[in-house]
Amino acid sequence: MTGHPLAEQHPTEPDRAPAIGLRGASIGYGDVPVVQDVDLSVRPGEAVAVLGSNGSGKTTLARGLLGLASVLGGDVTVLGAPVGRLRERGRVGYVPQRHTVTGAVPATVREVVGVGRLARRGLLGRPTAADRAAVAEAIAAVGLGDRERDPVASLSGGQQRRVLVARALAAEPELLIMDEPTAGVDAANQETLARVLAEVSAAGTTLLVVTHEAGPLAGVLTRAVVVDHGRIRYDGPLAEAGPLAGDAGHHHPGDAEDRRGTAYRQHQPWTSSRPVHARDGEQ
Ligand SMILES: Nc1ncnc2c1ncn2[C@@H]1O[C@H](COP(=O)(O)OP(=O)(O)OP(=O)(O)O)[C@@H](O)[C@H]1O
Repeated sequence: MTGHPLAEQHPTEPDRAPAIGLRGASIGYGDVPVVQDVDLSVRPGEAVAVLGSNGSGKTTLARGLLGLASVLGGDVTVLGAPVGRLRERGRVGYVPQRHTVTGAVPATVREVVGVGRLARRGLLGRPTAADRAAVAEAIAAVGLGDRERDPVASLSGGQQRRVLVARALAAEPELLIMDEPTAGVDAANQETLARVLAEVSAAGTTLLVVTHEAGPLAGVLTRAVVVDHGRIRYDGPLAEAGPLAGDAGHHHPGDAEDRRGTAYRQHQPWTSSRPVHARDGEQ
């Protein structure tokens, strides 16, 4: 392959709105931009890692897509609608960076995950059998089936992260934005999460995952975007993004060929049995 990684590897489909579209976008807090002049188009069904060093702007980028940070310039669309204009909010799921599930009100795992389902079914009406099944399925998927009735506050930090992943999954979103979903999660449960994400990805859900450790999800995430000082420095195959977990922002598109076959090449055993990428004509 020749040319700039930004140029050809992710052609847009003119007849289908991107799941995420940023054009000349600046995102920040107050009137101070953190992310600046970013162009990014993520097609429906893609699975994208957002890499970069601490403070580079990854979380701000993700929060901008959710209306939790301000769009200060340019265009940002999510599932075809400008940020904040999407009517059915349940179509976008979010796992925030820091867990805040242990509030003043004691809530069980099932209740917290049930809140995720509310985003889809709305506040009115009783939960249906399908709602209850979706909640139970999401809890089981993250390996917490035996903790359903336990107060979330009694769970470990890593288990609470998995509760938040389940909360997002319960809404069966079309776009799932996750900020460090594997942080503090042990190796076995990272495998569980990778398997779950492979499944939702195979079902067509678009994934955008901010992470410092793409390794565990390398079989799921195929494309990487590297943020450095609020700008995108690399956009291309994850396998060619280099050993970016911590110092991602220091690499540039020109480095990609040199780094082929390094850190993220290894495909994880749990993904080898199913063709998670083979849809929509993607590799
Ligand atoms: N709520 C906020 N108000 C003002 N500035 C903020 C806020 N949140 C983050 N920032 C600033 O934005 C910059 C980027 O932060 P951000 O959290 O987006 O980085 P990150 O790449 O996700 O970092 P990390 O890898 O440490 O999570 C930092 O300089 C930070 O101080």
